[in-house]
Amino acid sequence: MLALDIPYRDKIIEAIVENPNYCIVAVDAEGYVTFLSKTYCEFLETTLEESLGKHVTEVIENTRMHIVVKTGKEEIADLQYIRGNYMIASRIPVWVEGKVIGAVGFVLYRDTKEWQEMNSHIRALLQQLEHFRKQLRVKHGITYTIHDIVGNSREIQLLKEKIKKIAPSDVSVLIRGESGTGKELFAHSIHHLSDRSNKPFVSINCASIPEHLLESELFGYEEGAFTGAKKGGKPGKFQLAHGGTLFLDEIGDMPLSAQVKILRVLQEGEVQPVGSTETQKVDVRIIAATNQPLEKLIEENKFRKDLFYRINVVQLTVPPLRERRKDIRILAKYFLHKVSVRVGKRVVDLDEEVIEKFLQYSWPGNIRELENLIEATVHLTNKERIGLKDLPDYFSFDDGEEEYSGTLKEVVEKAEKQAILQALRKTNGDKLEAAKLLGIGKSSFYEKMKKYEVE
Ligand SMILES: Nc1ncnc2c1ncn2[C@@H]1O[C@H](COP(=O)(O)OP(=O)(O)OP(=O)(O)O)[C@@H](O)[C@H]1O
Repeated sequence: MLALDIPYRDKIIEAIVENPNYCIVAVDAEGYVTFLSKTYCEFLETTLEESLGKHVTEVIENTRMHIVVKTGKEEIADLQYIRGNYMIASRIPVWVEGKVIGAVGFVLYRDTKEWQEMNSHIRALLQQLEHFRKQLRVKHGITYTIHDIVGNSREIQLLKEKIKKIAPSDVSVLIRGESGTGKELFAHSIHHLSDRSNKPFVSINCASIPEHLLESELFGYEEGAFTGAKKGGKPGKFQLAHGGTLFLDEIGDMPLSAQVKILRVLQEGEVQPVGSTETQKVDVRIIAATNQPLEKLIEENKFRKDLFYRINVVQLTVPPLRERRKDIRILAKYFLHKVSVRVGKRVVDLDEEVIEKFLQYSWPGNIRELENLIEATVHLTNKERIGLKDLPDYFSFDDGEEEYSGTLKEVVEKAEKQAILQALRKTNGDKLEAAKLLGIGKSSFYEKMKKYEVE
């Protein structure tokens, strides 16, 4: 009301609206453009005539003006990506007699050159930061630290305490836990907290390397050791990890022949590259991980007892997600934030019903499955909040309507089996695709199929 008394009000408005430093847009209650300032037109390479009456989404990229007229909530200093640059936009609804009749949007934008300078300055800084991060990763091989381990359950807090205690010593650590529970994250964190953090962290997935190549991968080879060997030979993972940590992932899948050799390296502190008669001294801390029952493999003569004792000095067991449901909410929100920032989409929260559903679900693929699910959902949704409808179909089987009976273990197993059957149905029996759908690894999927006698 006060505004009516301002002298030269129209002139003031005109001065603001036509000021070359401002990009201004106005829309009506349905989100159709009613005004676009000259500067904004120039920036968008359009004209007022061309834009008037068009829906704002056809005129401005990633706009939210049409949403603001619906919600009636102002949005101040929001980042908006327009024409290859991030702009800072504010959007204000206009209320008349208790109704939103439109909205005005301003983009903080002084002149193209200045903005571009600022933008490229920010980009340069971000690139520099990314460059340093990458360097650190390449140099030391670590992507995660203890701060990346999200979770407020007692189980996770205790594990974090434990790794702080064991990290500084050189003891071997065996990390156990189902696929996707975060074993690798713990391995990185132990290295990062240890005195070896300035030295390399080298990892090798024992399951993914064919048996005949594993030895040369681990111990390296001499020039001419075999056909196809590189000129000058190649160092193995042990040599690369010298002074640092070697992470033997999925150690339960390591062939017996390689187990014998690893044991010798651990006992003698030296490696012999394939095709060489010389040995090389190595100083490496071992962290191993497995999702297999090693004791059972020992009984079946598939894993050496002496190697087991050697690597099992300290044991960490990362519990599956269904046994630490307290972490589900915080992890879901963490991944939502991480993914939406990465893909540049504004998805701010999850509906409580979705969280409820998550809390009921058995998560056979653990945290990896939760992360993949959130990633897919953020990509697919066109809303700001993830609702039940945004969840993939396979998820809806677990709608809590069915009455489950039995112990928790039986209930969980039943749910897991159902999820596997559903995934196989959906992929017409394609096991690889089904494993992907559930967010679990191929070997873990086969194991589960065997366990539940799914053909
Ligand atoms: N506590 C956690 N906080 C944040 N992210 C996590 C956490 N645990 C796991 N993740 C994420 O989940 C994914 C799977 O974790 P990771 O690869 O460490 O599991 P894993 O147990 O080593 O699985 P696998 O046995 O299949 O190799 C990763 O993207 C990781 O970043």
